[in-house]
Amino acid sequence: MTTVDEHTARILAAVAPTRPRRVDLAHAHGCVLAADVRATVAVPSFDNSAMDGYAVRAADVADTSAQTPVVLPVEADIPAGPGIPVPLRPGAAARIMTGAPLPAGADAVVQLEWTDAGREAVAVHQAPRRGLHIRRVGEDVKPGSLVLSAGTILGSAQIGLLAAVNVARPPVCPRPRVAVLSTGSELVEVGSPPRPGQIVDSNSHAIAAAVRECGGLVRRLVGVSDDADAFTKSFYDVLAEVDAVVTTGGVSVGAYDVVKEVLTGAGSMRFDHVAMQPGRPQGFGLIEGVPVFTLPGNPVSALVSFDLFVRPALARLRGLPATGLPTLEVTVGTALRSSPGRRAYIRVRLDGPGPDGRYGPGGPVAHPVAAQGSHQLTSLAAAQALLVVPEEVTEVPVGSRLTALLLGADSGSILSGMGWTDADVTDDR
Ligand SMILES: Nc1nc2c(c(=O)[nH]1)N[C@H]1C(S)=C(S)[C@@H](COP(=O)(O)OP(=O)(O)OC[C@H]3O[C@@H](n4cnc5c(N)ncnc54)[C@H](O)[C@@H]3O)O[C@H]1N2
Ligand code: MOO
Ligand SMILES: [Mg+2]
Repeated sequence: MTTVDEHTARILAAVAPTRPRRVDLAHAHGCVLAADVRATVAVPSFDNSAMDGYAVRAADVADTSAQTPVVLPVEADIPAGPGIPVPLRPGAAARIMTGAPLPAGADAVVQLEWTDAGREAVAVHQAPRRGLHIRRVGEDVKPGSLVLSAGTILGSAQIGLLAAVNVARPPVCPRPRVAVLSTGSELVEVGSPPRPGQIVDSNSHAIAAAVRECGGLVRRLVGVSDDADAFTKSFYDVLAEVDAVVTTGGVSVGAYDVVKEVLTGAGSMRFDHVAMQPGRPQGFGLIEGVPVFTLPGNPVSALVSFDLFVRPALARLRGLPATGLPTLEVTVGTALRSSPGRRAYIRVRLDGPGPDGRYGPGGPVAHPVAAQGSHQLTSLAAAQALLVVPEEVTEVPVGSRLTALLLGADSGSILSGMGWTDADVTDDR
């Protein structure tokens, strides 16, 4: 049997980031920046007001007070918008709005609340220091400065910053397009009543969701039967359009295990038994240069295999370090057994921190959840982590310290996008 680490290494040796290209900013969300971006402009690009109020020379109103306000003639009205305001004469004020260009000669802005809001002449009740409420050229971004580094995930703030520095087509590793293909003549689409012998296809939905958690764009193929011709057609039709394929089912030793039957010998595909529980039968290879992951059909086996093998590969495809689920050290709170020779991934809940908000010295305490069969999704849905029991360990006493893989940690970063549009994939470097 192949070890988990050998199978992982074989996958990561074969997978490379998607080819960098420039995409419209509207399609860059969730992509990883493929090169450093330096500013060619200053932000702000001109001195402007941070308040609605009056542009003045601070010296002209230095001695003002609420009791004896200095009154200045208002000689201009400067809204935000194009144009260069006329210079401010000494002893005068200009009405100015937030974001409007500061007139030459002005060195402070008096906010409206410090004045009588006059239109012809303005009484200033409080003296501004020089520079008050002025946003200077380049105080956010200086021309030539590094705006964002290669490897940054483009979230909302980064997208906004790129727009602010007028980068319309940033260089990115595009989000990988991933075909999710579940096979099985017994499957019906969710929402349809299954007839006797049929079951609802849960894998394609679960795997599609997992791909999205990893920043991938999904094309979900439904209802691929265990028929070699039907599978071959569905598979090769979609292969040309994607950066990776994930299938579930049909990889064991059964008579109708069509995935293994059709893909054996294709590209660098190899079907292995991996020394793990759940998820023993696995396949991986490049076909026409596209990474193809064939995961086992049992729903828990499919998702656990995804987390171990597909997740780091998608991170790499996306231009990020090839990391999988985050790990943490836990203390085992309930004794358990494991079969020798296979690395076990046991679905556990983690005792929360104590009333003081802190964990004890052993960190979180792990307890297996009920129903650990590889067909039993309830336990995976209830689990917070996968406790990793090494291959050689058969008895795990209470108090053992083991590594666990944290589940659901990135669900806060789920990106939108069920599929992709032509605009997402136009290659026009
Ligand atoms: N004689 C042996 N039988 C099996 C072995 C073995 O070594 N010798 N391995 C078992 C293990 S372990 C696993 S895991 C499964 C792997 O099976 P396949 O990848 O071939 O998957 P299927 O046979 O198509 O289905 C297995 C199981 O999962 C259900 N399934 C499949 N697809 C879906 C889906 N999209 N949504 C929900 N459930 C799905 C399917 O109905 C079966 O119950 O093989 C064991 N057998
Ligand atoms: O390895 Mo299977 O994935 O035990 O159920
Ligand atoms: Mg089978």
